[in-house]
Parts: sequence; structure tokens; C-alpha cells
Amino acid sequence: MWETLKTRHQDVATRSIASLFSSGARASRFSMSHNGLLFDYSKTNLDFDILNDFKALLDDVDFEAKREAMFSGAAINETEGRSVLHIAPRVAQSADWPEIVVDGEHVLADTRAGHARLESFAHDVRSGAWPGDGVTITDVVNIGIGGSDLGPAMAVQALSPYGDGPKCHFVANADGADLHDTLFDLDPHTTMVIVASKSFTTLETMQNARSALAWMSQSVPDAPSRFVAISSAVGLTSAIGIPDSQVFGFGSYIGGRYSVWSPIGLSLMVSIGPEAFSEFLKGGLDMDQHFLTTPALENMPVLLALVGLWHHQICGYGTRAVIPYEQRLARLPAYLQQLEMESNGKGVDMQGNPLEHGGGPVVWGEPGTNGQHAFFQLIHQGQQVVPCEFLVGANGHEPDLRHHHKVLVGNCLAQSEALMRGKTLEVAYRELLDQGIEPEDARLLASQKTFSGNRPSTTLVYPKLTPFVLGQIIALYEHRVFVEGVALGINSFDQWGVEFGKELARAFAPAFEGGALPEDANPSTAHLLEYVLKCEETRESAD
Ligand SMILES: O=P(O)(O)OC[C@H]1O[C@](O)(CO)[C@@H](O)[C@@H]1O
Repeated sequence: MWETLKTRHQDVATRSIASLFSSGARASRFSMSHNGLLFDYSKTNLDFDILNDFKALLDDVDFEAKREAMFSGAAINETEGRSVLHIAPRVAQSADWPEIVVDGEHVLADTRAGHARLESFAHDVRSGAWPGDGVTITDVVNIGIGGSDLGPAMAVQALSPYGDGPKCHFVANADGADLHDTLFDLDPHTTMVIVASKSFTTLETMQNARSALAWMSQSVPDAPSRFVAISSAVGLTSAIGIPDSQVFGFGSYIGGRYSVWSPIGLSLMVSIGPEAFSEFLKGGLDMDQHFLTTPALENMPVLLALVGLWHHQICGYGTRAVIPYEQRLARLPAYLQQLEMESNGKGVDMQGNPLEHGGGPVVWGEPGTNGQHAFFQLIHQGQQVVPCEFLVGANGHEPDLRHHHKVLVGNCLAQSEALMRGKTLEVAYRELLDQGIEPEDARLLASQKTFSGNRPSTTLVYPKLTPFVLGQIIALYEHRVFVEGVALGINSFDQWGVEFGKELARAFAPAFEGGALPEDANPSTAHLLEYVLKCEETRESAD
């Protein structure tokens, strides 16, 4: 099917997307809605023949059976020998969802019990009942990195209008500046620290946790009592003395970058409250039900994936820009970078063979309208085509600033229109003449003001960024990653590619304590280190 799709691409490569609208019904036929969300992919070069070829491709790779396997708890993460059940916290919200049994463990029953315990703890923190010494927690510092940071950080910001609990802060980087700048003006007496790490071995997180504990110990006599641990490796959490009653575990079948739904989302739960957090889970559940039961070509995550495969694998566009017209989704592109690039940024298939059709694209982005004043120049006139994925809410949370929202939405719609429509040399020239520019100057300037157009984009419209809607959106993207991974033959749930760099960082550590670099270190690396150490000595003697 890949070859058929590539041939189709050759046939339609020069076709104008705008011309596809001449049939009149394209806008409604190449968009779909589900429970408040509208996904419009009409401003792409996809047609029904292409979609049907993709459907055949999904049949070839047994997509429906693989989807069923994920939901039923089969060990589809083969290289780590694990099930993939980030859906568990969501489907556990439905009393009727059939139990999922993995290695004799009743996943949903366990998930519900763990969730109830977490909810009770979050209630206590929010009400001031915890820590119980007359202190009310005003600030929460989540120490974690990757999936133990990006999901909660993105969601806390996204749902800030619902945030009526303690203020949440996030520390991820090994750079001490991150911890320093966060703790700088916090009161240790009223601060709770969450150490969030699935493995509880991640270097950055462990170092930040120890330094935060030292900071807390200067003022709070029983500092570990203000710490909470969240991990799949609960046996390791005692290393920093966190009491068992403040340790919340979750199953290893929930991958780090898929873990915002699990206890890793505690900071979000404390911020918006357990009821609103349940709404977030229910939004995810809504998307799960849709994804699991809807035919492929009416299925939102599948369609999102097919657009992605069409643009990257077939058209050869190297990157995908995600542009939320929603300031509070400022961290969504970073969140999706991990979700998509750590999942599908692979070079080999499940059997270890080089991927025939490549892995996932580079994902990047910024909120609109800011991006318009930064990188949209290239998107409109640069020589490479960057498919854009716009997201926009029909409503904002600021009724008094509704006029701002109209401008925001207007800009979003204008971008997708301009990208597709373009502007010919002739039109640009005429416009300049109409402005009274001399013909010779107009001719010169017109080429600068020409837009090739025919640049694809999709738009996801949601009613308002509520906890439920955010849950729908995040689950939508997660399932998209799964579909793309299945189509390409990738295991989307391991991340061996990040291990080698970690190994070398560990091996280099002694060189900073008077030891030596490993013998096989490259001379360039040795030269850089020598320079750093020299500067460090200079700084110390200057002190
Ligand atoms: O939650 P942990 O185990 O500290 O891992 C943090 C992150 O590190 C990674 O393993 C990559 O190094 C991610 O997959 C994960 O989200």
C-alpha cells in the first residue's frame, strides 16, 4: 500500500488544495466532530482515494487487532516485556469497563483503590488537614523530568482558570538554576515537595530531590514529612526518607510520557481539585471509547494519524508544527515533542529491521499569535513546507476580554486560509499599483510579496479548554501516536535512544572530581572538558 500511496502522491503533488473545494461539500466531508471537538483536515491534499488506501494499509498491519491488544493489556511493549495501559486511570472512571487482568493483577480494581487514596490525600492538602501541624500548604514543587514533568506542567498551566489550590511549581533540569530560582522565594514551612519519578533512579530528579531536602531541612525539623514520592519503584523511595504513607505507586504498564493520568498528575489534582481531575480523566475516557469503537475513517485519532503519515511519510515534509491559539497551552508543543518524538522517533521496526518508511517527524511549535511574529515568515514563504496543526477554543475564560478572543480566533483562521490560498505575483503586483507604487518598483517588490500557497494545515476546534476537553485532546494525541506507530511497525512505548547519552554522562562524572575521562573519550570531548575545568579554576581563584 505504501507504493500505491506514493504513486497517488505523484499524481496529485501539483494539485491545488483550494481547487478541491469546488465540489462544495469538502469542508464538511473532510472534517469530523466528536463530542464537542471539530477536526478539520479539508485544507490538505487528502482525498477519498487516498484515505481508502490508508484504510487498506491499516488493515494490512492488523490495526484493529493491535488496538484491541493494547486495550486488553497484552504485552505490546515487546522490548520491555510490558503491557501499555495508560488508558487504565481513564477507563477506571467507568464502572462498566471490563476488568483488565495482567499477570493475575486486577488492573482497574488496583487503579481505583490507588486513585481513591490519592484523592483523599489531595483533599487533605487542599483543605489544610495535611500536614496536620496547623500549617496550610501554599506551594507545591514537583521535581521530575520528561514525562514526570511535562504532562503535569502543561496541564496545570492549561487549566489554571480551575486552579484554586496551592500554587504549583516545576523543577526538572539538572541545572541548579532551575531549583534555585524555584525555591528562592518559597517558604519551606508551607511548601510540599513531590518527587515524581517512575523509575526513582533518574539522575536529575534524585539530585534535585536531595538538594530540595537539604533546603527544607534548614527550616523544617522533619523535612521528609513534607515530601511525597510518586513512582512505579516504590521500594526505592525510602532512600530519601519519605514516609510510606506519602508514597503513591503506579503500574509499570504506564509509560513515563503517558503518565499524567496516573499519580504523576498529583500536582494537577492538588491544583484543580480531585473533582476537576476526574473530569480530565473522563475526557480521556471519552476519547478512548471513541477510538476503540469508531470505524477508522470516522475516528478522530486515526484521521489525525493518517494526515501525519501522509505529510511526513508520503509527501516527505520533515517537520510538523503544532500551534495552539491558546496561551495556556504554551507547554503543549513541548509535551507533544516528548510524546511523539520519544515514541516514534525510532530507526528500526519491532523486528529490529531498519524502518522502510521512516519514523515520526520533528514536532515543534509555539502558541499563536506569538508564533506569527517569529517563525511564520518561513512557514508562509520559506522553501520547505511545514504542515501546521492549529488548535483553537471557541471560547476563552475571560468574558470581559471577549474582544481579544475574537481577534485570536480570527488570526488562527486567517493563517490556515493564507497558507492554502497564497498570493500570485500578478495579484501582488496589482495590489502595489493600487497603493500608488510606481510600476517599476511594484514589479521588484511583487516577487517579495508573493506566496506560493498550497500549504497544508489542520484545525482542531474545541468549545472551551475545560478539564474534560484537555483530557480529550491529550488522549487524542496519544492515540494518534499509537496509530502512526502501528502503521510504521514501531514499538511506540520504549525509549532506548535516551540511554546511551545517560551512560556516557555517568562515565564522565568522575572527571569533575579529579578523576579522568574514560580512555575512549574523543579528543574533542577531552578538550572541551579541559577548557571547562580551566575556567572553573579561574572562577574559583577570582572568588
Ligand atoms: O520518571 P522517570 O523514571 O524519572 O523518567 C523520566 C523520563 O526519562 C525518560 O525515561 C527518558 O530518559 C522518559 O521516558 C521519562 O519520562
